[in-house]
Amino acid sequence: MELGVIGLGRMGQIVANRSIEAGHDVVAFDLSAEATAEAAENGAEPADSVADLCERLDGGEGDGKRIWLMVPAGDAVDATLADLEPHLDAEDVVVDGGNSHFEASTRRAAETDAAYLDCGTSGGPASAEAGFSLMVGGPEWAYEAMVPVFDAVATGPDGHDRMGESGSGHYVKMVHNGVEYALMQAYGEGFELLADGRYDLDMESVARTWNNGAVIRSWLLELCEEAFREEGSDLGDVADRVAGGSTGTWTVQEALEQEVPVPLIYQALAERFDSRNEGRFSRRLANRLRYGFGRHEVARRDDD
Ligand SMILES: NC(=O)C1=CN([C@@H]2O[C@H](COP(=O)(O)OP(=O)(O)OC[C@H]3O[C@@H](n4cnc5c(N)ncnc54)[C@H](O)[C@@H]3O)[C@@H](O)[C@H]2O)C=CC1
Ligand SMILES: O=C(CO)[C@H](O)[C@H](O)COP(=O)(O)O
Repeated sequence: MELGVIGLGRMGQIVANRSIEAGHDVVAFDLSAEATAEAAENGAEPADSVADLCERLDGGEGDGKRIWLMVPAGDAVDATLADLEPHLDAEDVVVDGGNSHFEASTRRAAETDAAYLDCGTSGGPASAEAGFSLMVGGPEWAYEAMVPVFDAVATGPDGHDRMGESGSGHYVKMVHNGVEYALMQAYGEGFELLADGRYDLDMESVARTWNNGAVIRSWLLELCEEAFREEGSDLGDVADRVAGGSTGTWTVQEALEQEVPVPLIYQALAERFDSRNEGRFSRRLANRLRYGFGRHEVARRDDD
């Protein structure tokens, strides 16, 4: 199959490479000429604009164009679609493999002339060798048309499926990320207790032992083991600030709207936000209020 890949960063290069390795012909474009050149070195046909990419995709007889977007979620997706739109018609398929909000995906699906697949992609750059897990939403015929590429980009035929109508792929990926936050928080709390607790423990050894047969073994726990091996049992100079947060926020917003309790996911998100705050106002006020009602001593900033 001929596939256009737009957005050739950490994830898009993998989409292009795995497709090429499976025998597909890839035409590649990124705003960064270096990223496009990297894809070309790996066997893709470089394009110098979205219009050029569309011209190079002949689509075969009646097949239509097949295009995979792997640009940052948000404005970049809309900007790319605006450039694509004059070149798209009803037999074309556009896949958005990024972390777009599911409502943005349903809007885009309604606005474009092409069939639009929202594709939640899990595994990250670490899955370049093994392939991704792909959660796809959108028209069934378009999903079926893309199966040869999904087989290549995912771990294999079991690594992708159509979740349902438009939006459902990114909806499932959004919830996946909420679960990811909660799991990270649970492992973090367990290791924190072990690190601050009664025994002098080697965290890499704990993680390795858990990863071999324990109920709580997982890929995230393997990444914990790797982190302790590479950074040390006390995580060395790794800072206690955690970035990201948009997909977890969307999960919590949706849970509130659906009135589904997700206290663990919310707590993990709140901890992440808290990690970016030094000298939290609420804690300072609580400190001062204890003086107000109980004449308890107020700890001052330079007491530390
Ligand atoms: N990195 C990760 O672990 C994962 C990322 N994702 C999602 O995949 C998408 C891509 O992520 P990454 O590859 O990590 O980002 P990245 O920042 O490594 O790459 C994005 C690429 O898109 C290019 N780009 C931006 N705007 C463009 C435009 N208008 N036209 C053409 N190219 C454009 C940039 O030059 C860059 O090369 C995002 O939506 C991200 O949330 C999903 C799962 C995992
Ligand atoms: O989708 C992913 C993993 O599944 C991406 O790594 C995403 O960036 C993670 O979310 P956040 O940036 O909020 O930590």
